[in-house]
Amino acid sequence: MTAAPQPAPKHRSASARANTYRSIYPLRILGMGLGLWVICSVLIQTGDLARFGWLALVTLGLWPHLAYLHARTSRNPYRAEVRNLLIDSAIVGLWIPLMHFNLLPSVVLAVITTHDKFGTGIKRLWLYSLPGMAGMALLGTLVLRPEPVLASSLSVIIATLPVIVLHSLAVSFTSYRLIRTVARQNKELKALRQRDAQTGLFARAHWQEQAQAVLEGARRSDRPAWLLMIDIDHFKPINDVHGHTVGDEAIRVVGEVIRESVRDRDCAGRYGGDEFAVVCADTDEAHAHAIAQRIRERIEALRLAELPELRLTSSIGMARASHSHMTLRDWLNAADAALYRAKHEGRNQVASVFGALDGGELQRPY
Ligand SMILES: Nc1nc2c(ncn2[C@@H]2O[C@H](COP(=O)(O)OP(=O)(O)OP(=O)(O)O)[C@@H](O)[C@H]2O)c(=O)[nH]1
Repeated sequence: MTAAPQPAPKHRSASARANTYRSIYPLRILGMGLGLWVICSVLIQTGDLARFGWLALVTLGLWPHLAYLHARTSRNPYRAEVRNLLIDSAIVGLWIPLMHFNLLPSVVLAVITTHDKFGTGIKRLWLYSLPGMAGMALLGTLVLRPEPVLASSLSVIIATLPVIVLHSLAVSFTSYRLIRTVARQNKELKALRQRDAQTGLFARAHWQEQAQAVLEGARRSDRPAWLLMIDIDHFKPINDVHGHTVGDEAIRVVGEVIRESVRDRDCAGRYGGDEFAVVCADTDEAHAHAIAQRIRERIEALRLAELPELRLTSSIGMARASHSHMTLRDWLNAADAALYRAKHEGRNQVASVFGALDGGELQRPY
């Protein structure tokens, strides 16, 4: 009985595992203390207090401290604590015949002790604890040959109730905390999955979901929405000449520029490699073009701290959502065609599906 210990999942750090015995120590004192209380009430009922009271004190009162010392002084405290947990079960097993198989406390103590093994999260510990418990119960039975006293007196019932109540509360509290932790971690994981680690922009899958929603909204409402595909010019030579660390840094700062150049309601993502994408819902052509130009100019003005002589430029293709775009892929293809054109026309410029927009006349793509 260790009063619902905290789980010890595999991914816990080595030091946290090594310190398992510290967190179990107070729980074991509480659990064994309550067990001592129950067992003494049974010994009073069966008239064995004078005969076995000392054994109860040693196995339940003293044991938590011995277990703690054993784990603390062990070269492998975690393993020592696992052994301690198995000894907990063996102790309870021994007490079953000593309590003359008194039904209520025997079942409660055996079930709680086994349940606590599940609570540690240690694989199959509950199973490994059973032979020790059963073995000690058998040994006690063979040596002492106790007369079964199955019925519990009122004092035994009263002594057992706090064990049941406190243990249930501890288990509920632990489960509650566990559920809260899992929910929080799921949320963090989801947020992490949504972001590209290198640039902090939305990751491709999440960006695509958002872009899909914008496309559907634009098709429904006939409100203008624009997709901007941004590609760093001649990025491969940057990697080849200056190395991937510089390439990575360039991608990071370009991502930062894009994030700072769009409005809060725009959705900017890293599409892959040196390619980025932005969707602007409810945005007319002039505004979308202004955003694209701002991104292009800021990328051109970028200087890397470790390589200030490096010049970065980008090409940007724009496409307005239209009813002919049945899928996001269609919309992306349109923006890609514009990007291809911007590259073809000499790079470092913004183009729409039908013409270069940079500096010259805006040509409507429809
Ligand atoms: N350092 C670094 N390189 C990357 C990363 N992702 C993709 N790349 C490289 O980026 C390069 C992209 O090259 P391309 O877009 O095909 O061509 P480019 O040299 O940019 O030429 P244009 O696009 O035609 O101007 C490839 O060599 C990729 O290996 C990354 O996260 N870090």
